[in-house]
Amino acid sequence: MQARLLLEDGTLFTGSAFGAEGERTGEVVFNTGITGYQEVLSDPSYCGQIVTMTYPLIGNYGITRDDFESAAPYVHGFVVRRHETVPSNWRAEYSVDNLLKEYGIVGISGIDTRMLTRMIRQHGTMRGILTTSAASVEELRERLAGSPMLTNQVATVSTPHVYSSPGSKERIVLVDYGAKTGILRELTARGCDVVVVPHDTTADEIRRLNPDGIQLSNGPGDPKDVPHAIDTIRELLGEYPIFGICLGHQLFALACGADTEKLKFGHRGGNHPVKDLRTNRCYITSQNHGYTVNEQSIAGTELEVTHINNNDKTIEGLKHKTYPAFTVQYHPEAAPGPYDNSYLFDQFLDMIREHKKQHPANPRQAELAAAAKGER
Ligand SMILES: NC(=O)CC[C@H](N)C(=O)O
Repeated sequence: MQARLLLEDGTLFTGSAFGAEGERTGEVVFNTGITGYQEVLSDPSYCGQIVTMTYPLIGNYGITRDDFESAAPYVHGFVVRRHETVPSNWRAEYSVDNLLKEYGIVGISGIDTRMLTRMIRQHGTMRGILTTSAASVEELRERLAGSPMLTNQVATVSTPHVYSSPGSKERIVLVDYGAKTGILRELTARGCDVVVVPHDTTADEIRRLNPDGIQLSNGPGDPKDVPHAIDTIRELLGEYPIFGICLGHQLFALACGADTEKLKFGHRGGNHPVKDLRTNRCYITSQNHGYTVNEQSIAGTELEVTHINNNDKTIEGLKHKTYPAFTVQYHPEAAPGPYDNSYLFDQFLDMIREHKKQHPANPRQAELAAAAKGER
């Protein structure tokens, strides 16, 4: 069966359909990872996007549910040069074709993904429509024009309920804006008592969970679509140690008075070089983002830039000058990508322990406890 991908600028790619039959629009983005297609497909931050993989052979090691980064994939389409229907891997449970069918995701293969990637790099990301229908190009163009870019994806992918992953060490409230399970894995591996809460949990609800630290997760879309999260972070800043990842980093920056903007074509892949400005050391990082914190907007805030991207010099890490809080634009939990940056979770826990030493009783917590006693 034929599948077609029509871009906003009128470019039409015709290839073979795989996965589900159907039609979907989305922002067309590319990921440069050689491996990691399962984690890309199941990373909630791709919600609303049609993802093309620049590596030409996808699916050769199949699909293993244990490698998922969330319960289900949220991509709006999958574009590859070639996909493998007979995976070779003892862990493989089924093929990428089966996975896309199961979740109703349209795939297209056999197109020139290098050409598509070069176009996105030159024009910036574009919206596209991916279809297996026989509709005319004119009809497709109209349907694409009539479907604006998706907004407010965080509400779709965030957990609707609070849940916990018990541990004997620090209590971490993980605010789920579309969290990858890798973040939970890194925290639980360190013995943390993790409580995962929905994106719209209020500051008071978080206080009632009595956290030692707050982890802000990754998530899809424009950080400015989540104003309630920005307000909550502003309220909690200084009260609890905070570590933010990707969307969490952007929301934190906005909460501190900085601004964010859209990148031309984003950073998506497993080998983005990031420099720690304090040590001049370069780290290879896993990334997936289309927005960035605007550099000029840092002036006048209480933020310090700690990391930059060595390719385009954009901001990759921030630290609050007064309060115990730091954030990174990249993914220390990796998955897919190198684990080189997992030490940041240790730094988070060190920061929590240091904060506890200095503030054995959080003044705000003491106040709340006194109020609760008075109520009884
Ligand atoms: N992985 C993320 O958290 C991405 C953050 C944000 N949605 C962006 O694209 O920049």
